[in-house]
Amino acid sequence: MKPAVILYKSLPDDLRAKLDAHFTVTEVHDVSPETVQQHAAQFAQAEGLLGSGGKVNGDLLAKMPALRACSTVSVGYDNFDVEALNQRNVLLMHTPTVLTETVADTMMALVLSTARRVTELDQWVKGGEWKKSIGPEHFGIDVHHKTLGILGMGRIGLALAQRAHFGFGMNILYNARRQHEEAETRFGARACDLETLLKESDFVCISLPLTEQTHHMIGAAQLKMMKPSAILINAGRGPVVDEQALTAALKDGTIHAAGLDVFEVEPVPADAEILKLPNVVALPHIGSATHETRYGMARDAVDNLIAALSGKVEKNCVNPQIQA
Ligand SMILES: NC(=O)C1=CN([C@@H]2O[C@H](COP(=O)(O)OP(=O)(O)OC[C@H]3O[C@@H](n4cnc5c(N)ncnc54)[C@H](OP(=O)(O)O)[C@@H]3O)[C@@H](O)[C@H]2O)C=CC1
Ligand SMILES: O=CC(=O)O
Repeated sequence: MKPAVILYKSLPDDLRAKLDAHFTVTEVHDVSPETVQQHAAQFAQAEGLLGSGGKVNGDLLAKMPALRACSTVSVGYDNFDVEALNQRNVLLMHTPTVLTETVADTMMALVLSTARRVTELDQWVKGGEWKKSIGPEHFGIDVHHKTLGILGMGRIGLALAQRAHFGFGMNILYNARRQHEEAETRFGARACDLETLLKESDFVCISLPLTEQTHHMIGAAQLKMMKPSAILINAGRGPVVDEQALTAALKDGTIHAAGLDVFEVEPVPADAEILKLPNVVALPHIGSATHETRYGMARDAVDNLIAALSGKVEKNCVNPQIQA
């Protein structure tokens, strides 16, 4: 008999067919308590879980006694209680690598659009405001040859450094827990402590995961360390930045602008103060959202679940130690 699986994200037809060939699939909308209650029998029997978003914690695991593997269509896994999964010997699979270059492109787009005021001026032109040559009140700031500081020199940080160094001749600073030789030798990146990075960077770019250590790593005190001309880019996770402190810093000129793909609450409420600021470029968490990359992530997530439930895990596993 095929193992039972809960799917909580729709898949392209060919990938859904592949999943159906290996498993008995129940597709649901999400993994909220209401959905679990509605499909209690299927959740109780499921050996696999595939999707993205939603909290996978002890409460959900208690309703899924047969669960052996989770496969998230994302690289970030802050919505999973990994400790609880480990205690239950449930494998957690994710999709690193396939999305790295696309997310770095998104970050570079935020760097350029904030510095050159692309979205603000787009609205200005479309609003019929362009009646004569523009003056200094509409000028932006240069990106090329400036200093770009990267918080989190992992896969995405490295791909961003590559773009900034080769494409824009930028100086690269970084802060991570360990030294990254590849970034230093290939892109001339310099490791530094957080304070130095904040003080010296023209662009502070966050590609950190959300953990207990990174939660509100950037608050009022850190924003004050930045140059008044500096721009903050966050494509890691919203809660890495204290959004209330950021809103205040953008309003009072502590920093110049921000480019945000992620927010403390998502979707960000339409009436959030930060969305009213002209010096903010806001995106709806689209770091990896291209047709090619989202397909690749879904494909990898399906393959990851097949590997995990057949005992053939070779890569993309967050907690491989539990196989031993
Ligand atoms: N906006 C979007 O759509 C997307 C957002 N993301 C986010 O980007 C994150 C990073 O992805 P990826 O680059 O693949 O992950 P990696 O694991 O490759 O990189 C994470 C980096 O963060 C660093 N780091 C972790 N904790 C700390 C800390 N406490 N202090 C300093 N540095 C720290 C790591 O340091 P070290 O190298 O020393 O271990 C590493 O360099 C994801 O976890 C996700 O949250 C990812 C994809 C899309
Ligand atoms: O935010 C997206 C991810 O893949 O993580």
